[in-house]
Amino acid sequence: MGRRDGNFWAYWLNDVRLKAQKRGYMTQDQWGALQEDLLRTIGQNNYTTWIEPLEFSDLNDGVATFHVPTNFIGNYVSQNFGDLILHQLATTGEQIQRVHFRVPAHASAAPTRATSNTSTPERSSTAQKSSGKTKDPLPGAPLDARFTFDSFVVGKPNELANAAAHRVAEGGPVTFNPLFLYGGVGLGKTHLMHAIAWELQARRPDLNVLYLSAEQFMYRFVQALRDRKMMDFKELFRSVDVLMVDDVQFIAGKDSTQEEFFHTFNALVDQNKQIIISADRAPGEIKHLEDRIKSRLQCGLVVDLHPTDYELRLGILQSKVEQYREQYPELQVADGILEFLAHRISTNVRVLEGALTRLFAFASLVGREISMELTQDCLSDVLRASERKVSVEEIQRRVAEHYNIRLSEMIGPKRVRTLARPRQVAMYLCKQLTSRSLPEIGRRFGGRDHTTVMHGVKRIEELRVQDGQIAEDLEMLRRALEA
Ligand SMILES: Nc1ncnc2c1ncn2[C@@H]1O[C@H](COP(=O)(O)OP(=O)(O)OP(=O)(O)O)[C@@H](O)[C@H]1O
Repeated sequence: MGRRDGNFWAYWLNDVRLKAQKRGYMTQDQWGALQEDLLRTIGQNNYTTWIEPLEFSDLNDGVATFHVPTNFIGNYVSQNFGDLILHQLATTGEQIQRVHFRVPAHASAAPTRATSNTSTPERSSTAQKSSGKTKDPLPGAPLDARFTFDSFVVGKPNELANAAAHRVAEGGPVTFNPLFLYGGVGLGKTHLMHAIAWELQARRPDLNVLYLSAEQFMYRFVQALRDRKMMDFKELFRSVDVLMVDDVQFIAGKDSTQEEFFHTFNALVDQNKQIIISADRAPGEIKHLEDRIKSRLQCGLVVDLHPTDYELRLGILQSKVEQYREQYPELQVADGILEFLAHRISTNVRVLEGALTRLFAFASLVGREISMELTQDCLSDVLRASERKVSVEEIQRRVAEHYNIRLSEMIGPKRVRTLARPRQVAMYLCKQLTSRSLPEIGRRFGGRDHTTVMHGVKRIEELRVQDGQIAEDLEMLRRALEA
């Protein structure tokens, strides 16, 4: 950013601060200037989805606060664009240490704003149609336009959940009630829920579909109690045709909310209305949730989203890269990068996606190809955080057990195929799962040269594609080592 820009930002921020202090908000023009800059950097799609919904709130003690319509958007922007926004603000010379995103107290009650992008048809941001019966319409949470069935990559770990979601989204007669989807952080529960809501809206516009988080359910309930509008609350919730409640574990331990949820649930099931619930664990495992609710939740179809495997992660990365290609047509991704990321980042899909977003934004900023060097530079913190603490010895021991050979044979000099192949598998896993260099790995395999390790790793890479048995062995061993 040039000097003139820097001066402009300094002036702008100063002005903003004065105004923010006086009035608590800044003008559209000023925010607009920063937004334009962000638009150029991160591209139209990201901009529309993530930056447009932000509203500058105030600048205090080095913390720039933005209002966001939902926690989800706040978390996402913070994780993926927080550094960028901070960087741009900081170039003004102002003392800004942190950017903070928060949902203003009034946000859940206010009408929500669409977060659509160009790849999906323009639709309302809230899944619930206005019932027209009340002066105080109950908004659902905004649906993320990117979370559709089309963009959901299906693999072994999520195929059952995906099939169940499709079935419910057809909007036919209710066959299982509720559909209960559960799984660890960032495995696609919310994505599937939104996809169901979008699909239902398209296929059955006559249905009154309400999607919201359990937290919002509680918020609305408390608000109704406070405003003495419980009748309205009950009437509204009982008038929906499809109720979708995300992250239901949130109501655990919140007695009155649980009670109300239980009644809502029963009333809808009695009317044969579809309910779809998600949680981070199976109903029986949610602590401080009343037993009667647990048993109700288990009545329908309970499906879990398993942790991702390598193939699914690679598939997701490939599909995201396709999307990015439209946005960054000039960017090249070197061979092996996606495979590397799919191996190294196995925590959850959100982290994987965040890494890719950052990589593209960074490569586009510096105008370079996405090479291994750039990837390691740009994602060093993510890669370090997800670095597995597996040791070379552990890998050797596991692989030896798996192929039924002795550890001494694994590192010994013999080169017969029955020993050489397991040795190569172990070398390959050491390269993938540890941060050891080739010479270091070689040393621990009985003082072998790094070129021997390189050859072994390459051979297994080839066999992984050609030989199903090797691919299966590798996956099984990797899982066992990461467990
Ligand atoms: N199979 C998949 N295909 C494409 N994208 C996916 C898939 N699984 C997850 N994602 C993406 O990963 C991100 C996290 O997914 P999502 O928010 O649905 O997770 P979640 O299970 O609801 O997590 P949490 O428990 O934190 O609420 C989203 O951007 C989503 O689009």
